[in-house]
Amino acid sequence: MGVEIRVEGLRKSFGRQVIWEDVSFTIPAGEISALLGPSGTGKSVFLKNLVGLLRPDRGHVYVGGGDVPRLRESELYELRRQFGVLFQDGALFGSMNIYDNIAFPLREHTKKGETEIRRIVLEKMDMVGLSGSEGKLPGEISGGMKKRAGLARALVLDPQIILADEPDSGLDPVRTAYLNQLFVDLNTELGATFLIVTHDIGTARVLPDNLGLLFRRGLVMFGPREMVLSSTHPAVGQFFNARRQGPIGMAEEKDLAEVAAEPQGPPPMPAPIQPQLMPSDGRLRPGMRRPGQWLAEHRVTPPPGSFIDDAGHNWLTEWDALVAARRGPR
Ligand SMILES: Nc1ncnc2c1ncn2[C@@H]1O[C@H](COP(=O)(O)OP(=O)(O)OP(=O)(O)O)[C@@H](O)[C@H]1O
Repeated sequence: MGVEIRVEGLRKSFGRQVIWEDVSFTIPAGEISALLGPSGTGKSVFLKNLVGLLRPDRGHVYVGGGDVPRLRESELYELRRQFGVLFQDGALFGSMNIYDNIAFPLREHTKKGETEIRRIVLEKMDMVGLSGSEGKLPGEISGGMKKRAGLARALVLDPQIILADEPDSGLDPVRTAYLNQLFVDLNTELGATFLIVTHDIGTARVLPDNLGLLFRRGLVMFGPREMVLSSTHPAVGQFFNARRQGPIGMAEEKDLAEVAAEPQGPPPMPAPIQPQLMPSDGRLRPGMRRPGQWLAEHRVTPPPGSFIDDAGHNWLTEWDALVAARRGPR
């Protein structure tokens, strides 16, 4: 049921450019987590450190008992089989059709025969809604289909951890909504640990169980989405509510004069917390918490208007009935 990733004291620099000084947090097994941050804060670099494509200056990345920066090449090769990675552009081979692209890791990393490979590839293509596109070349399909082909390829080795680097970049809002639903359904189906890097606040607010923000050469906050979305921390509140007022500037950090020139006063109220996306087949995800649970446990009042869905249902007060209705009549 997914694998936990524990990061301790991670520092990374390129020459004199320090990306982060000291990042420590745990990505819970089987849950969906999202990592955000202004451009250049090292989100892609972080993903590469998790799979050992880049090594930190110091610190640890514990995955399933091993410490990634300290693994030998042969051990890294084995470890990477636990990961399914969806790169920004799908990273498909342009000269191979979609079927061969998706079959590639199976042919490369396993001794499975073509009949078994065919079964797996068609199953994963069906999962991501690409059935029938086997013979198309990457250049003949849309950006959204490329992402889904990349996702199918990331799934063929039955990974315990799925990393996705801006899977929604360049997608229209409707395709983004479909992709988010697909992540929720895949997490329900596979129980894998998901870490998604995104710039899309809409995605961040409804998809994950946990949210993290990178800023100022470090991880400002990581935790359950209700904690992060109700936070009045200046950078967190600014980022997740997409405001200009706050410490994040056009170039990563505002200088003191810019901050001083801004209207002072109490931080604005966070926007209402929307209900979290649910699996489309009526199930509940194992990693999903009851709406309002974190807020109640920590005696935090939700922002006004929170947990009301498009149909006007209040997920705090009607949760049990909503869950029963999703399961359908017995
Ligand atoms: N291999 C490398 N060598 C030198 N510098 C690098 C390398 N990889 C990344 N960087 C630098 O590290 C910084 C962080 O890059 P990264 O791509 O992780 O940012 P990001 O947060 O993912 O940004 P964006 O949101 O714009 O995609 C950037 O300044 C980038 O130029």
